Amino acid sequence: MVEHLSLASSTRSSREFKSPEKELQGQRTPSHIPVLAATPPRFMAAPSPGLGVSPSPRSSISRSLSRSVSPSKQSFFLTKDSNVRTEQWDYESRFQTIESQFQNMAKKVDNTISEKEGLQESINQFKNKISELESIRLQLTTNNTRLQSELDECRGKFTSASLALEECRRAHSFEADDLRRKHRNTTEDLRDEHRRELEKMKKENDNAADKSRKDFETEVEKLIKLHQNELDELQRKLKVEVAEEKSKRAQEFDELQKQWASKLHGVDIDLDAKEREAQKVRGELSIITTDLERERLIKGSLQEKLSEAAGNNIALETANREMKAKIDFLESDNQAQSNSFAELHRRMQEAIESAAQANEKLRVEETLRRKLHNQVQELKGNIRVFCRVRPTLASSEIEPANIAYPDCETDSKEVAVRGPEQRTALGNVTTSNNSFSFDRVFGPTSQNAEVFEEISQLVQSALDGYNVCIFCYGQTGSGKTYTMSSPDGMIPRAVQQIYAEATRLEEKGWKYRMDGSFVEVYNENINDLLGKSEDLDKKKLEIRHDTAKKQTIITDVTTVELDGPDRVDEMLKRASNNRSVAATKANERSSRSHSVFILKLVGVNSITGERSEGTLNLVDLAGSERLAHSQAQGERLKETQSINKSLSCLGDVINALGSAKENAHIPYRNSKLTYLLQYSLGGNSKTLMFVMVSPDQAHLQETITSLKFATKVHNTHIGTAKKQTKTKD
Ligand SMILES: Nc1ncnc2c1ncn2[C@@H]1O[C@H](COP(=O)(O)OP(=O)(O)OP(=O)(O)O)[C@@H](O)[C@H]1O
Repeated sequence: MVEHLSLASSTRSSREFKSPEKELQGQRTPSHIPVLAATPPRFMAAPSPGLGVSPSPRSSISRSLSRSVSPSKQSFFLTKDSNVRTEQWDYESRFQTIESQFQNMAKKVDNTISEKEGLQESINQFKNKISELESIRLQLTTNNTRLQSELDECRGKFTSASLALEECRRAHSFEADDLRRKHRNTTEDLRDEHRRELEKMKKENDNAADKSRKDFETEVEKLIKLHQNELDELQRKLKVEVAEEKSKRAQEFDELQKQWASKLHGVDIDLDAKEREAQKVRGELSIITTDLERERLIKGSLQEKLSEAAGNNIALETANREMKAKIDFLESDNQAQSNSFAELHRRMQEAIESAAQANEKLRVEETLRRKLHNQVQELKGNIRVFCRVRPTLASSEIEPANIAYPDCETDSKEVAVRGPEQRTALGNVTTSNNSFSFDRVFGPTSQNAEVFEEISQLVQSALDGYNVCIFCYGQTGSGKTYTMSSPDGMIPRAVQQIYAEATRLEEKGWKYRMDGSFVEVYNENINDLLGKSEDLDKKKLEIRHDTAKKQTIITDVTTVELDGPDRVDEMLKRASNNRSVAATKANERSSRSHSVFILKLVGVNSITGERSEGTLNLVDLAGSERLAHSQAQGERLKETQSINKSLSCLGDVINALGSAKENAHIPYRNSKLTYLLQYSLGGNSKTLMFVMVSPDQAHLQETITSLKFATKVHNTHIGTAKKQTKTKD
């Protein structure tokens, strides 16, 4: 290290150090350029003796300096071409400076020389060390060579071992491959066999399932067809028989009446004719009598002519006799007429009797009709679901949703709704197609009359002694109130039909009493919509159940006897007024509460002694929109929560009814609505749900939710309904 440093410094010195002669030669410039010539040489370090520099630098430097310095002071031009004069440099002082620098330099050289000696010593030490190290290195090299040979030997061994191992591995791998191949072949064989076995089993299974399904289906179809045919046949026969019987009886009756009337008419005419003849005869008789009298008078005067007139008299007497015979004949003809009248009377009595028999037969047939009607209703299922899509409102400029009616030309049971657009992870836009199927789907062009036609059979059932519940489900603005309570909605039409039917049944001995009440379930409270408006939300109405009679009673509720179809309009108006008083906006209250129109129908047949009690519940449910979607707060939040609760309870009850075994718990008590409808939902009742649908794209999500809820209800099967008919003791 030290050696290296000294070498570097000596190199630098050789580069920087110039001999004073050379220096002075370089300064041998024209005398008028003193600046360059006067630059003193720089002594950075002493030159190394090993590099061929003069061993006595100090003497050579002083020599050159003494040669170059001239003490005289002269004036020079600044440059060769300049005429500016400058004074000659002060060589004395410069010489002194250089002398002192030289001294310093000489000192440094001495130091360096002593340093060099120290370094030389160190170099010698290092050389010794190097030779020592060299001997160690030689030893190590010998060791290394030995180890290398050992290592080579080991490597040779390792290579042979590796080769042996590789050989072994290869052999093992071949073996493993063989085994694997064998195993794979065996597995594949087994798998093939297993697949074949499975396919065979599956085929057998499928065939068996197909066969049994087909058998079952054909059996079911056969049974249904048979039943349907029987039913159709029965109905057809019944209709034909009734029509035939009716027309026969009517014909007979008409004929009899006609015969009787024509006979009576003939008899009357005959009687008149006979009367006229008798009158005529009587008139002739009186004429003859007068004649006779005159003749008798004349006889006296014509005594003489008596003999002449005797012949005349005999002739007259003969004529008189003839006349009498004629009168007798006429009188005997009158008797025949009386006899035929009596005969006619008897036949008329017979006709009346057979008409009474026909009426009796009709009554029996009416009972049979009811039975068949309810059999048909039961076959259709005790809970039915109809879907109605309202038309797009003229005022709305909202985009319509994509709703299709695939079988509108045939069954009208399906509705397909295109779901909202969804973006996949890859960024593609997709839409789902949601298809729903119900007992009947009414499109936007359907009218209330058409809808009512489908439910009129259920209304008939209420008259026949069943509990019927028809409710409308759907979001706000989907058309529930329009369907239920508009002037030509289901409520007025149902009442009209019931009234017309009750009047028709009067001839068959039935007398009905109809009592209507109208209540509202608002925030889990029952309000009387026919009571005073100021009592709304204040008066507490309670629901009581008569478990023995299976009847629901609402305490203090207003009940109106519907003695004519017009009364229902009054009721609806009153209810609507009460609701609009309670709400700030007219439509607000109806959207936020459930309204229940209850019609109790009690019928008594004075001829057969039968009694029937049925209830028709027409329910307009509150808007079904979800809590998150409505973003309700405060009072509204409470309303929405209670609506959602009661609607979900309704779903739970229907679900429980569908899945429950006999006597299982049905959670009617979980909400006021289901508790109120306890005897009109399930076992002894017939239920119809309308799911109302808005056609707007903005309501699409709610529409799909409503249709899904309705599908659940539609898939529920509720047990057979029972008629509440009692016979007189
Ligand atoms: N089938 C239809 N034909 C014509 N207009 C209809 C039909 N259905 C509903 N509408 C109209 O749509 C609007 C909303 O209907 P409606 O008030 O019956 O809805 P809703 O579901 O009962 O609402 P809410 O829950 O607020 O009571 C009304 O203006 C109604 O006249």
